[in-house]
Amino acid sequence: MQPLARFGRICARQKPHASLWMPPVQTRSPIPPRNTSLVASSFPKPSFSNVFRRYATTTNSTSTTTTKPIQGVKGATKTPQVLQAETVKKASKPVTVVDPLLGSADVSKSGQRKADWAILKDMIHYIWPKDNLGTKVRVGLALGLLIGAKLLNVQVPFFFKSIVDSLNIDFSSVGGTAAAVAGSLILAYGLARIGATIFQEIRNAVFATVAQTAIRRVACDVFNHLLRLDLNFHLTRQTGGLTRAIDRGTKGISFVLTSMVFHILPILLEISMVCGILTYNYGAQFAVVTAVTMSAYTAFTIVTTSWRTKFRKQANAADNAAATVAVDSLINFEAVKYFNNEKFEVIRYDKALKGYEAASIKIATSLAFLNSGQNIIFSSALTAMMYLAAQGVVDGTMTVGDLVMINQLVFQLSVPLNFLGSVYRELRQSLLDMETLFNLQKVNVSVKDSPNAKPLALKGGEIKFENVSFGYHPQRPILKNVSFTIPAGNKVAVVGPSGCGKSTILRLLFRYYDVDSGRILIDGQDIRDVTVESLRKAIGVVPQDTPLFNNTIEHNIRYGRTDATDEEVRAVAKRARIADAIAKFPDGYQTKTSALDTETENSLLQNINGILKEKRRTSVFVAHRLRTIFDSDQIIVLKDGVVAEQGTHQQLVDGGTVYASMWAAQEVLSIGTDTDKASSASSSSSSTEPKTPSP
Ligand SMILES: Nc1ncnc2c1ncn2[C@@H]1O[C@H](COP(=O)(O)OP(=O)(O)OP(=O)(O)O)[C@@H](O)[C@H]1O
Ligand SMILES: N[C@@H](CCC(=O)N[C@@H](CS)C(=O)NCC(=O)O)C(=O)O
Repeated sequence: MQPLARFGRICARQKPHASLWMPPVQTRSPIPPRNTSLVASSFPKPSFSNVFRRYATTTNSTSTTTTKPIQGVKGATKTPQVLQAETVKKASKPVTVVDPLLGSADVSKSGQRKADWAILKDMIHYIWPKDNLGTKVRVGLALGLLIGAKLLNVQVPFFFKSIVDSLNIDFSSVGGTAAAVAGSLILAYGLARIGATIFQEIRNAVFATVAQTAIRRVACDVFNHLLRLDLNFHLTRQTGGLTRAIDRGTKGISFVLTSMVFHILPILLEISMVCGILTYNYGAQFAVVTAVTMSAYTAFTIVTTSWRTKFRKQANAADNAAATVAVDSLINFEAVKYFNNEKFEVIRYDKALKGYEAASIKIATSLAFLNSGQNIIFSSALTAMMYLAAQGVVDGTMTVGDLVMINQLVFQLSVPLNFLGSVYRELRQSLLDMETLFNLQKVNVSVKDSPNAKPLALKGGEIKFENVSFGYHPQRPILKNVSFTIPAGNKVAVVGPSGCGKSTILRLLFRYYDVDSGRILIDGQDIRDVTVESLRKAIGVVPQDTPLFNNTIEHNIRYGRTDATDEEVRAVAKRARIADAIAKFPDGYQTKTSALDTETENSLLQNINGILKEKRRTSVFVAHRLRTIFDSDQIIVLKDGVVAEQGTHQQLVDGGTVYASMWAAQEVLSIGTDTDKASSASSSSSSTEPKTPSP
């Protein structure tokens, strides 16, 4: 039996992390710091984390990309996260969570234990799903194979005993060959070992599907939930933190499932079998020694491992500190040189390494303590049992074979038990990681369909704000009793000083938030009484900063209506007059979208504006550059949370004060600048319309 090969699954999670600045002093396997990418656990990394990485890339691309939407992308006005807000179909249980990424608010020992059990209970839904017979069959089969493997495993010492006993004769007087005396027993011994291994491997293969399906389901459930969460949740959270939480959580699931099925359950089963066999064959005293030893061994391991864990944390912290110093001085390499500070930097680096060294030595010495203690407990018990068995042989109640069998039965337990501490430590960490993951699922969605919500019945697309008051925080109202009506098919612009609430109006219209008081009506229907899906389907958005997916042009065009056919996608591109530009790219529609240049973007925006007009869609423009919207049917001027002025451009310039002064200021600024180019990129509009594949 090769312990490390067999328990490689456990050790795999503890391999040293691939830090560039891995300090030279290493223990056998320092645990990776929780804030860097973890090593692969027993199962391949779920694709989910890749999805999330893409999400992170998308976030970045917004600030750097120069391209603008090809189609009225449903979703955001400013942030890419807005794209995620979708129909809210079901509500989750209301749970008080301080910060899902920080885990449960109750950090007491009993609270943590409760949380751990709750997670294990949650896991049962995934490995024993009500609606999935296939998974249940697999789990049943894996358990059957587990029992089979252990039954065969405990046969091995029996055969060993029989071989020893059958050979314990005086061959010189009786004669015969080994094959004749013990041939079949030796064969059975080999077959039992092979059988146990084969059963175990088939079990692993059968269970792999269960574990992977569970990981996929949990990951998808969390992702789905994240997409349904309120905009506020995403605005106040760092994508990186979410990605890491999900990465670790899914690895935690993998570890918990595999360690349960491959380690904890088998060893519990084997200990019970061994105790049963010993009691049945040799009386209770052997079983009592085994049971007491196992309890002492487990208690010692858990206590020592808990105490050792802090050294690992110290090592990780010191490792991070060393990496920070090294990276910092290399990034500022020139400054280090200017000031002749190489020595100073090396001293700083060495200081951080010293911390790592000290912690690593503690890890190594405490490991030696743990291993020695475990061995002393185990070997003492084994010695005691050997003595009892030897006494039995002397008394004539046992054979030499019995002594060998007892030794081997108990000794076989030492292999999995040798990893108990590591399994315990990783299990605790995995449960914490999973708690964070599951807590994400408990964050409440505040905007959801009312019980009898109907689909929005779109007639012409009249938008009405009726005494709307709203604030992101109760102490700071953004809109105060705002009322206005946008007749169907009109082009209306909302203007006003920065931060006055222009984008907020669009967010309320999309129902990313609910109003504090008043109503928003589309064609006479309160938007809280219609399904969120139908509402958002009816609204198209041309965001001011375009979120682009790190994908092909085709993918991005199709994003506005994911079931559009290839022909429709091409027709849209033609209509938006980008088909020719796309045709020039070597990869055509499969080109990564950032290939579009600024000129194409600008012409796109102009085309979109043209189409909005031509189709008589109700459109709301949120504009900074007044030149883009001065031809609107109506201009709403927001200031200090109220509608300060309202009218056409001419009316406002002639009779207004706020708009007139904004206009005058911008006219002065725009002298000598290319206003057309700048303005087209600084407006965002939202229009109500039945969704069509056209831009
Ligand atoms: N999620 C949020 N949580 C808290 N406050 C917010 C949030 N979003 C916006 N605000 C605040 O609400 C006010 C209105 O924001 P909004 O984005 O609607 O303004 P705006 O008129 O569109 O601004 P700008 O012209 O600068 O784009 C601002 O003071 C802003 O800081
Ligand atoms: N016997 C100990 C150690 C087992 C062991 O060797 N574990 C491997 C990882 S699977 C290791 O390298 N551990 C290093 C450590 O615990 O510091 C236990 O029960 O935890």
